[in-house]
Amino acid sequence: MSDTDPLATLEAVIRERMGADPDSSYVARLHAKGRAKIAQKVGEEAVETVIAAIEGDRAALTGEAADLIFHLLVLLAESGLSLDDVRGELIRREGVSGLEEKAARTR
Ligand SMILES: N=c1c2ncn([C@@H]3O[C@H](COP(=O)(O)OP(=O)(O)OP(=O)(O)O)[C@@H](O)[C@H]3O)c2ncn1[C@@H]1O[C@H](COP(=O)(O)O)[C@@H](O)[C@H]1O
Repeated sequence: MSDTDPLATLEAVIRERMGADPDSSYVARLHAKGRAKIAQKVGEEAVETVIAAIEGDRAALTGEAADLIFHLLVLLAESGLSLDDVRGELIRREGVSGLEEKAARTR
């Protein structure tokens, strides 16, 4: 497996393609349709992911999860947010739950 983070690479490509020609780029076409349409695509991909999981179809789940993550990255970029914002929130929660565990131990 490569050392480069594929999510970070994809995020950078998405940012670049948002300004590309819609005739040659799916991301540019999504960008032209606007945030509400992109959010709707995230919803559709989430439903397809859930269906694949319930059916126990691991190959379909892998593909749908990739579609979901891709469209979520486009939605974040369209909203002026990045993976770093999400990482920051996850790290903040880790800190909060760590503090909660520490508090519970001292009670
Ligand atoms: N990772 C992806 C990726 N995952 C899914 N998709 C597209 O997402 C779409 C989802 O399929 P659907 O049938 O649900 O949607 P659709 O019928 O094509 O479109 P709608 O009319 O429903 O909006 C397909 O067209 C897929 O090609 C992706 N399109 C692009 N990328 C990557 O994004 C980068 C930029 O791509 P371009 O913008 O095309 O240069 C490249 O690195 C690509 O590999």
